[in-house]
Formats: sequence, structure tokens, C-alpha cells
Amino acid sequence: MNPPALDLQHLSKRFGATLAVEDVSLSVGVNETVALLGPSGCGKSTVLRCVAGLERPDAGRVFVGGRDVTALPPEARHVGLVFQDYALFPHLNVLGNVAYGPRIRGASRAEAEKRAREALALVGLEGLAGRRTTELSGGQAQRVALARAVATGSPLLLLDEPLSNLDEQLRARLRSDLRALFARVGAGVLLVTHDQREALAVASRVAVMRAGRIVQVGGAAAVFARPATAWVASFLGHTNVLPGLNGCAHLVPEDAVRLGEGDSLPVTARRTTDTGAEVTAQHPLGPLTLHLSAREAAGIQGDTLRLTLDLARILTLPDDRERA
Ligand SMILES: Nc1ncnc2c1ncn2[C@@H]1O[C@H](COP(=O)(O)OP(=O)(O)OP(=O)(O)O)[C@@H](O)[C@H]1O
Repeated sequence: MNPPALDLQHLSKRFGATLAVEDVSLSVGVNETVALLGPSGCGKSTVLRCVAGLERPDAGRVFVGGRDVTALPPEARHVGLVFQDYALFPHLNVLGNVAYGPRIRGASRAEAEKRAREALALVGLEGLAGRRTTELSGGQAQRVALARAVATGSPLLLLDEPLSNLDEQLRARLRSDLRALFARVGAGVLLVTHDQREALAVASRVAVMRAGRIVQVGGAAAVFARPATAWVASFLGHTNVLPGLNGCAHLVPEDAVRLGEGDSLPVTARRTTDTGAEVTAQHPLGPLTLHLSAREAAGIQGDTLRLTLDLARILTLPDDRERA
């Protein structure tokens, strides 16, 4: 069996008093995309920088394609990097930027340019090979940066918030492009993001990080549907995570709510949104915030809302939200 594209074992990294990464173990299979997902400052970038060799871990080992690279400098690790600011070389055209990686790894000019053209075709930019990088749109520059990483032929690609500088429409489009692209390149991909939608759209597995530690790993859809704790549920964007008894919380997923039947509950807040209304109703379990379509919102009479909960769909989770 092939070794995984990446195998991280018990990685830790401290900056002075800050324990940025604490005992992180994670693997990325060949041809697999894994998202490292967590709030700002939780240590995601530090993990990526340790994998790339830009940061030296205090403890732990990094294997790329089965090779122990922990003590190697970045250029000897053979990983493809795409960072937030794409850092394209302004003095080279698009082809030159993409051919740069193979060139410094010893490929002849002709060979490097051939690989660069293949990588540009993969991201759908073969027509822009002669463009100056200063003449690209944000989305095009992002794809050139990806092509540059792909052209290195690395078994592992590392992406740090690759879509963060783009507007929402473009991000939405590139998310689905990225998933298709990663399926074609045949490399393992580790993607760092704080955006839940990006992780769910692009990755097959996600690792959720909090304060330096991985708190849950699993299939993207499974982690969203069955968060391990109340903090993970809230972080993933679940609206109704209600405090319960004995250190537990109740996660009420949207599909557990049935409108128009059951008891009439008092509506305590109501706000118009671009898609309809956000309404809070006082349920015996706690305040439930619901996103209603314009039609559903119009059906509310007076200050009450009839709803019933499908109790079988409610999850009871340990409530770890107050912990620092
Ligand atoms: N070079 C450094 N020197 C000192 N502290 C650092 C350094 N790099 C990171 N840190 C600290 O380590 C912690 C983790 O930072 P890191 O950049 O890995 O987080 P992140 O999850 O990637 O955040 P973001 O999403 O905001 O980029 C933070 O508390 C940060 O302030």
C-alpha cells in the first residue's frame, strides 16, 4: 500500500508563552483533500508552516509520502504551497511563474514550460500563459498560484486560506472548481481555512482545531451532522445549541423543526433577512432561532408560532463552550 501523502505525528509548537500547536496528529491520503478548520489564532497556519518547513516544531514528526522530512529545509521537502497572498513574481509572466518550480528543481527550460502548460490547462488558464501577472483578476491570480503549486509535481499541496482575498461570488464559484481540480491532480491536499462552507464544499475530511488541538476529525458531512461537542456545533454554524443540564447542550438541527403543528410558542424576536425572516420562539428547551422563508414568515399569526420538534433528531452533546 502507498504511504499517505502526509503523516503528522504528535506535532507541538510553542511561541514563548503561547502553545500554538499541541500534540497534533493527522494524515492526508494520496488523492485526498483534508481541511484544517478552526477560528482565527487556533494554530492552523502554524501546522501548515511546520509541514512546509517554514517553522521547526518543538516535538513531533512530519512524513511526506512516507519520507521523514522533519529535519529537512523547505526546498528539500517537495511540497507545493499556496498562501493567502499568492506572491506571484511580478517580473515573470504567467508561464514563467508556473515554470519556476520545476526549473529550480532542475528541469530543463523546455521540460519546465511543458509542465507549466499542463498545469495551466488543468486550472483552465492555458490561454493566459503570456500575460503579465499584474494584468490578472483576483480569481485568475488564485488559479495561477494553484497551477504553480501543481506544476511542482509534489505529492502534497498545502493551501492556506487560498480564497480569502476574493469576493463572495468568486469564492463560491472557485470552491466547486477546487474540488474538481483536486480530484484531477492526484495529490494529497491539506487546506487551511476558517470558513466552514469552504471546508464542507472542498474537502472530503475535516479536522476541527481549537486552541492548538484537533478536537474532531471525520468525513465533512458527518462532522457537520454529528459534531462531537457544543463548541464544535456552534463553530460549524449550527444556530440552536441550547444549554441543558449537567454540563450538556442540546443541538437542534434545522431539519428537526416542523412548523405549523404542535404547540403555539411565543415569538420573542423577529428580524427581516434577505431570504425571509429570522424568528426566535420560546420553546421549553430554550429559545429556538429559525430561518424562515418569506412565505413561512407571512404565515405567522400574531406573536406566536406553532412548531414541534422531532426529538429523535436532537443531539445531546457535552457543553464545552465556556472553556478558554
Ligand atoms: N511567529 C510567531 N511568533 C509568536 N507567536 C506566533 C507566531 N506565529 C503564530 N503565533 C501565535 O500562535 C497562535 C497560532 O497562530 P496561527 O497563525 O497558527 O493561527 P491560525 O489558526 O492560522 O490563525 P489565522 O486564521 O488568524 O491565520 C496565535 O496565538 C499566534 O498569535
